[in-house]
Parts: sequence; structure tokens; C-alpha cells
Amino acid sequence: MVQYADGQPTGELTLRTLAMPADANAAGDIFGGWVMAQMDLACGIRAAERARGRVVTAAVKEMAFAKPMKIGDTLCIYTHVDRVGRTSMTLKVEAWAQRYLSDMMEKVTDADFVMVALDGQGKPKPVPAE
Ligand SMILES: CC(=O)SCCNC(=O)CCNC(=O)[C@H](O)C(C)(C)COP(=O)(O)OP(=O)(O)OC[C@H]1O[C@@H](n2cnc3c(N)ncnc32)[C@H](O)[C@@H]1OP(=O)(O)O
Repeated sequence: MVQYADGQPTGELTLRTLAMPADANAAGDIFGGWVMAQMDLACGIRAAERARGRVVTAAVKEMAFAKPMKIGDTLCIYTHVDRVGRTSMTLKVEAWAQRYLSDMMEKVTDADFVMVALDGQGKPKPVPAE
């Protein structure tokens, strides 16, 4: 049974992946940029589903890393489409670490990602109704 150290995750589990040695510095701490990239991938999946088409990342709002990720932890990314504008979607994104060979889940970071729906020419296009 998974135990959550920092409340419960918000949103839908969109991506799970394993933090590997190539993603870490010499001390075994996982690079923040790798975590951000996984969050971006998760937003790409979720926003493309919502927009039913191609999307791009327009902005990432302030981000702070509250806890380290370590080699062997499983990164779990939760996303929630918080707001839909005309062509943009704002997603609340949370990154949680399931600690190596344990059931303990800790929140590593969270952020708001703004994703924009694009047409075939790469121009913003309206997000369709649900
Ligand atoms: C695959 C990847 O994710 S690559 C990641 C890197 N991202 C990129 O390469 C994206 C590069 N940027 C772009 O292509 C363009 O700037 C775009 C498509 C994001 C926006 O194009 P623009 O011509 O500026 O379009 P426009 O001004 O109409 O904005 C489109 C929407 O994005 C929103 N937006 C644009 N920039 C921002 C921003 N910095 N912060 C918040 N929202 C933004 C606008 O408010 C608008 O939302 P709305 O239609 O819901 O009202």
C-alpha cells in the first residue's frame, strides 16, 4: 500500500518512469532539468488528448524543488487541466518520487504549464469543446 508523505497527489497519473544513473550528478541526485522534461512530456500527452491534436509548451510558471530525486526512484507525474482558454490550456502538474524499493511517495515539485493547441502550420488554433 503506497504511503504519501505530503498529502495526496492532485490530478491524473499521466506518466511513470525510472530515474537512472545517466540522469544524475556525481552525488546521485537527479537533475532538475530531467524532472522538468518528464513534466513537459506528461503535459504534452495530456494537452494533446484535450486538444485532440498537436500542442506546444508556451510557458512554465515558477518552479521550486522541495525534495531531491535519487537514482532508482520512480517518478510519477500527475496532471490536471485547470483552465482552457481560446487556444491555450493551463495544466497543474505535480512530480512525485516513489522511493527506491519502497511504498513511500514524496512530492518533489509542482508547476503550472501553459500549453497551446496548434494547427498543421504551427499556428495557435482553438481548443475544441469537450
Ligand atoms: C514540443 C514542445 O513543447 S517544444 C517546447 C518549447 N516551446 C516552443 O518551442 C514554443 C515556441 N513558441 C511558439 O511557438 C509561440 O510563441 C506560441 C505558439 C506558444 C504562441 O504563439 P503566438 O503567436 O504568441 O500566439 P498568441 O499570442 O495568440 O497566444 C496563443 C495563446 O497562448 C497564450 N500564451 C502565449 N504565450 C504565453 C505565455 N508566455 N504565458 C502564458 N500564456 C501564453 C496566449 O495567452 C494565448 O492563449 P489564449 O488563446 O487561450 O487566449
